Amino acid sequence: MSLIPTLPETISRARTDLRVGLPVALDGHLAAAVETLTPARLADLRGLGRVVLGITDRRAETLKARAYDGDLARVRVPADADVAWLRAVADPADDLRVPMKGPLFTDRDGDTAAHRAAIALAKSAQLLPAVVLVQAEPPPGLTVLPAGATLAQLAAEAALLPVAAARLPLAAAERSRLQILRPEDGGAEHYAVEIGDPPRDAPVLARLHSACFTGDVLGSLKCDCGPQLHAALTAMGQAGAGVLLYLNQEGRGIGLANKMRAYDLQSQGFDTVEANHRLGFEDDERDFRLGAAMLRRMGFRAVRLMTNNPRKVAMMQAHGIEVVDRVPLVVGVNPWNEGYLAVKRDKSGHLL
Ligand SMILES: Nc1nc2c(ncn2[C@@H]2O[C@H](COP(=O)(O)OP(=O)(O)OP(=O)(O)O)[C@@H](O)[C@H]2O)c(=O)[nH]1
Ligand SMILES: [Zn+2]
Repeated sequence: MSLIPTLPETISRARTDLRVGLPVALDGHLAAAVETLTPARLADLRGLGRVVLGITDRRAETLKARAYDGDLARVRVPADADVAWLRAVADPADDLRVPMKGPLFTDRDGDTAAHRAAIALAKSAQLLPAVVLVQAEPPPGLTVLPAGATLAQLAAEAALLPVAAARLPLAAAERSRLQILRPEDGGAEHYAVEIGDPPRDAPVLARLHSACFTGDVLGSLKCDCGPQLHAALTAMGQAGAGVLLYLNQEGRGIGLANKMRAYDLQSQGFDTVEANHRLGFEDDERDFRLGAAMLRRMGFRAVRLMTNNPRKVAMMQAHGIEVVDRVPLVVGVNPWNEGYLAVKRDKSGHLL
């Protein structure tokens, strides 16, 4: 029956539910995102059973809570804990000012699929990766998802469909086109800028650029993204051909709100990697398969890749795009981003 939502469609709904503060049902649990939880919803969830707080092992490490479940920890929520308590565990903003959140006691044994799926959904909704769960049957109206299949679907590669394209003369290259590609799973659209008319049977000068509102649009000095974007377009204009993929993976995939939380932690003295970890994220939450899928969809098989990140090269090779050459892209170094670039070199393996 085609009028019944598919799993990807239901996941897309669940993302919106979590963002507006609604719980979703996962394998006999109700799960809500801490970031959007209201006191009324917390009270209602409490009425149904014992509330558990799911956080990632990264956040648990910062809080000195034992993560018995590998990549996640199930924190017991004290009976008198309110929404502010949950937020303080989820959000590291005040870790330094109010250092002692615990001691936090965590569960071991039992099934963790619902907790893991709920955290993955919160991440994919670009919320803080912290969720409350209670074992209960869903009341009518809530989105219901199977935990295991949801996790598998979130980890799978979403198919991308081209939706629209037009000529777009650029300062760097008058003969340019912009194409919009839309993932089938309701995720963010991504853009492909094609410069000149690159032949499909030869390696193309290519750049996979991850969105950076602060650097690309505002000219922030905290990173090198803006200068990299413009240097790549200029090089392609000079070469007469190229393809720049603008991937909407803001903040290495954590979203702009979480990136600003990370920047606030950086103002408190943590580096870019530590800030992501304190928030409960990995250093890099991007899915690099995406760029390879877009290039394949556009008919390219081989690239001269403009990047300083060896992981991008490896991921292209692993997903069907031959990298015949890595073209370094070291521009935009300034006193504000020296430390950031040093951390990328020392901790993230960037060739700088
Ligand atoms: N989470 C987080 N994201 C950041 C930070 N600074 C920049 N970004 C994001 O990082 C992404 C760019 O990634 P980079 O690590 O600079 O570079 P790269 O894409 O891995 O490698 P290159 O191809 O060499 O540019 C963009 O999505 C930016 O929004 C930060 O401090 N924290
Ligand atoms: Zn940037």
